[in-house]
Amino acid sequence: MHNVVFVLGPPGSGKGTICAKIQENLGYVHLSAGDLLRAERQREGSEFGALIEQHIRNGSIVPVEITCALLENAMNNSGDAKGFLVDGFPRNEDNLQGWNKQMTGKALIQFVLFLSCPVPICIQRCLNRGQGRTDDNEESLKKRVETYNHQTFPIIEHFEKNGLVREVKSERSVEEIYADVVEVFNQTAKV
Ligand SMILES: Nc1ncnc2c1ncn2[C@@H]1O[C@H](COP(=O)(O)OP(=O)(O)O)[C@@H](O)[C@H]1O
Ligand SMILES: O=c1ccn([C@@H]2O[C@H](COP(=O)(O)OP(=O)(O)O)[C@@H](O)[C@H]2O)c(=O)[nH]1
Ligand SMILES: [Mg+2]
Repeated sequence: MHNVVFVLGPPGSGKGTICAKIQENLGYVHLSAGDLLRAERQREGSEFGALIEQHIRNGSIVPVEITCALLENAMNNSGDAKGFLVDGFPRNEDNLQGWNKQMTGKALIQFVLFLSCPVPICIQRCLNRGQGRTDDNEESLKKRVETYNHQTFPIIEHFEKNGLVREVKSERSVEEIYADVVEVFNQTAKV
């Protein structure tokens, strides 16, 4: 049974940055759904490359069958890990239903780390990200924020109803955010 922490928040809230620090120090393996999709997009012979690129540029969500298979594969290939940080997933109802269908009995959701951050700050961070992504531009970001507000935030509210959400305000410095994140993991370890 894989222990899983979902890491959610608007684009540019710092999910990847904070997950990298958790992986470095707290023994969890960081799986960025976005990175897995970008790798699949480039994979020689992938039948999903064009579909993935279209969704990424459009800020829309790739069908869960593709993303969930990549996540499950990555978890199964990671050997014995304390747990997995599933970064940037689930992003909509289709993702959530697909995860429940495919992963029930195989993965246990410990909690959801929600990095909340005002959108204008998020947009500036993405525009300055400098990773050459095809979706870090005004047009794509507008759609990504729309997707986040209308499709992803309701997923966070769903988990909130189940008492699973741990919110950390993320407009602050990485150090301040990370200090609170460590506290969240420590509290979970005590339960
Ligand atoms: N707390 C922070 N303060 C300032 N910049 C940040 C902070 N966290 C992340 N960044 C920067 O903002 C950009 C987006 O961060 P990233 O971790 O990729 O966010 P996400 O995965 O949520 O899109 C990156 O360039 C990163 O270096
Ligand atoms: O489970 C996922 C994760 C990502 N994406 C797509 O990949 C893009 C980039 O996701 P990522 O998490 O890398 O963006 P970030 O939030 O880190 O800026 C998203 O806008 C979606 O188009 C998706 O379809 N399903
Ligand atoms: Mg990211």
